[in-house]
Amino acid sequence: MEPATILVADDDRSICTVLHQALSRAGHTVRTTGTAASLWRMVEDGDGDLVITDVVMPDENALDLLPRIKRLRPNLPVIVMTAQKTLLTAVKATERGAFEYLPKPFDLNELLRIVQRALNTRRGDAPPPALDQRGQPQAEEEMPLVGRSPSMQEVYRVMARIMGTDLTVMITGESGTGKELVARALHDYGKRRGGPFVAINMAAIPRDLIESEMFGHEKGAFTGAAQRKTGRFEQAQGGTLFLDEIGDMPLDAQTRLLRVLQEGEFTTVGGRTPIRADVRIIAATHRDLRQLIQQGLFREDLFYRLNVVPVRLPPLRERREDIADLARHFLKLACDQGLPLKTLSADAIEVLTAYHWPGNVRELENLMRRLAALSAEDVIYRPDIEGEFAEPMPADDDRRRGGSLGEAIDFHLAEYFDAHDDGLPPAGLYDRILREVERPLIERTLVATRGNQIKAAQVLGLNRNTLRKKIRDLSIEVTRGGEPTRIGGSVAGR
Ligand SMILES: Nc1ncnc2c1ncn2[C@@H]1O[C@H](COP(=O)(O)OP(=O)(O)OP(=O)(O)O)[C@@H](O)[C@H]1O
Repeated sequence: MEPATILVADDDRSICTVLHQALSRAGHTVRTTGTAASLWRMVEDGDGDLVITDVVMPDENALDLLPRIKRLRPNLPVIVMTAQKTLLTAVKATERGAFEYLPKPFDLNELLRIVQRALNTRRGDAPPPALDQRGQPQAEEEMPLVGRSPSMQEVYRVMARIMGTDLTVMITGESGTGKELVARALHDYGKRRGGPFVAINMAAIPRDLIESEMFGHEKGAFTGAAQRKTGRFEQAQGGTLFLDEIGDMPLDAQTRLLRVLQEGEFTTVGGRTPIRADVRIIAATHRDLRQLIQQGLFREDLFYRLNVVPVRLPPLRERREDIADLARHFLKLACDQGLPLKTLSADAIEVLTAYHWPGNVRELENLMRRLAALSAEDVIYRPDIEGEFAEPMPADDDRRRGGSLGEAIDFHLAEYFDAHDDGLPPAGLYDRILREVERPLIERTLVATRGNQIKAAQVLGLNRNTLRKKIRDLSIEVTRGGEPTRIGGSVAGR
């Protein structure tokens, strides 16, 4: 790596010191400062090959300085560090030409990787500063997405990076995690915000009408088509088309959509004249598309066309630190809509944070609205909430037992990963886990067939010799008419 001069600006001295040490160790010359004014002077003097700056500095916000830096020295990459971990900061930093946005606290190795990347690219192609494109910067409250957990930070970073592009996006996540909200934000803050945002939910339309809903139809194209009808593609021209529950799209419509994506134009049902499709596509699903592909229900080539930028929205139970902020946000929204303003007691927040939220953010939003409307006191306490939960709070054992097999395995795996210091179990995990699943599968079947291996092989759909080999490899002892005996404990258990 070529040594470079790096300007570091942060009023927190300890951060300057840590960065100074790490970057010097990597062979760079480092200049540190605690104010925006002296950073600006260094930049004006032509100093530095790269800037790393905090956002909030005593004399000026670095996001306001950023466009000036980019105007004066467009090829000087700027990495923005911030403790203000909102979508707004990520978007502003990217819009104003930051090379990368790094929420604090961050991993030093990650910073070094980003520094390396920035120095390699020395961005001549940085997007022009887009300050004041929308007039005054928005107040934080206006940003639609609430939550500062690390997993939402990752979502914001991806969103900020693709905001100024027309790239196709695939949003995945359980129901109620905010997929439509993210799609809308990508539109509202992206370059097509002047155009329409049109949503179509594949699960809500009768399957045989989906093609005509999407592409429109000509008069007389099929029985009942009395008039020409424009489809959602046409309505979304110049804007964004949000294809919700894409996993529910019938195969015929998938083929048609794939052609549109390949050729950039479409025809209406029964029509011949191709219409240019000037539409940005954002798709979303709560289903596992790879599994649908394996089952022959979703076209693999379409999947790759749509999955250009994948965005995964974590379920709420994986970002519990966001629950209190979200709950207060929804109480405030309820108040804006005319309901009395309520606050949450500490034990209420505790119980909200512990709940598993099967309906995710939507469930939390509905609960807060209900409480704002129904609770008699200004303060909401724990018992007010406990009585309202749609599903009882499961103990861990129930969670292990409940749900699908995949969920139970996922639950176990999460614990297993957590149990290792750096979150990484020793090598050979794949085979270990498959053995873990194979063992109870075979044992259970042998119990059910009272130790009859021929029957068990039939039930499992395995060749008899294969089953015998597996029984040997997994050290399962078969007792005819009784329970199989396990030799050796769980390999992946704790
Ligand atoms: N991070 C968030 N901040 C604020 N509100 C949120 C957030 N995530 C979701 N919501 C709200 O929760 C509700 C559900 O979100 P949304 O409809 O976007 O979910 P979805 O994943 O598209 O659900 P489905 O798959 O069921 O269609 C909406 O009212 C949305 O405004």
